[in-house]
Amino acid sequence: MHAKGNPCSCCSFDDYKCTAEWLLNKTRHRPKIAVICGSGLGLLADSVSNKQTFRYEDIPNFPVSTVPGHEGCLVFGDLKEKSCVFMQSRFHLYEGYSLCKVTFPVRIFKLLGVETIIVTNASGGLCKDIKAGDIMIIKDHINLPGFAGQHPLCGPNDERFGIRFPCMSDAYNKDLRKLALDISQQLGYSDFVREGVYCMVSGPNFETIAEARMLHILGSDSVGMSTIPEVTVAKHCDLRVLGLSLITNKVSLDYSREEKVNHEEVLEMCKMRAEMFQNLVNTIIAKCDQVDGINSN
Ligand SMILES: O=P(O)(O)O[C@H]1O[C@H](CO)[C@@H](O)[C@H]1O
Ligand code: HPA
Repeated sequence: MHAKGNPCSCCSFDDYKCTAEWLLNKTRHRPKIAVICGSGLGLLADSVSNKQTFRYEDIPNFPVSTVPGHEGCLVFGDLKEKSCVFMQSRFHLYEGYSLCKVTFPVRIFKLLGVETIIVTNASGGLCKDIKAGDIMIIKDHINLPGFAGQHPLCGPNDERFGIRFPCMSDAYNKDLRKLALDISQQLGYSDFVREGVYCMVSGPNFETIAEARMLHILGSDSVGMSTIPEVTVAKHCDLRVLGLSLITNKVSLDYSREEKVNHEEVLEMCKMRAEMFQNLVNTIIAKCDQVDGINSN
């Protein structure tokens, strides 16, 4: 359990501070935008210039990545004249990490001075009109592990980061969502970009057909095993959030269908749609200072 006066037994405020100070001493970059790269999406960091890369295992207090398709590097650099930091791989609950560790980098970004976070993932499509290869701008989410008490903000609240009862009805910034939709249209991507509701399951198994049907009935358009803890912690500490999901597979809702999803298929679809996804993210970064209150450095 959490010790008194120490909001979490695995990550204290001093741990966050120590990691942030270590990074600030090692890099001259002062990013305002952070990007978390989902499974197979680490290439999003490829376009940055003046790159400085840290391996997770070299960063004090940082967890390490254990999932194929996750490189395990923190990449600082400039993209479209914006100072950015990219997490080339995230952490998942199913890897055995506490949600405090899973979301550790988000609070580091806050302490580095980041104001906007773009959270990306690979997910399975649940609704009829969503196809493998589509991009879903996350409009809202269903935090299933959170319903069961697996929540990154459980335990004493640390007021230095945010309030006890944060509002989540506007977790995904409306202006950033509109910008992402407008850019999709300008790039000619409208046919395969749409908004939707993402649902998190803990994983690591993919869903049964009965589970997938249930998630669909509950209002989920896609399902994955990540993102919501990071978004929740980001919203708690007042970061602006944009969530983008690459639909890598259709989730089977029908007992007569033979196809079976696997992680290789997920990574393969990321490779196929990489250029388009990267183009969208880069253009959003280039134009995000058009959104009110977003710093243009
Ligand atoms: O959510 P990201 O990290 O993109 O990865 C998704 O892809 C993996 C399954 O193939 C799971 O980890 C799922 O959450
Ligand atoms: O179908 C899926 N289910 C859960 N997580 C996923 N990540 C990619 N595809 C999926």
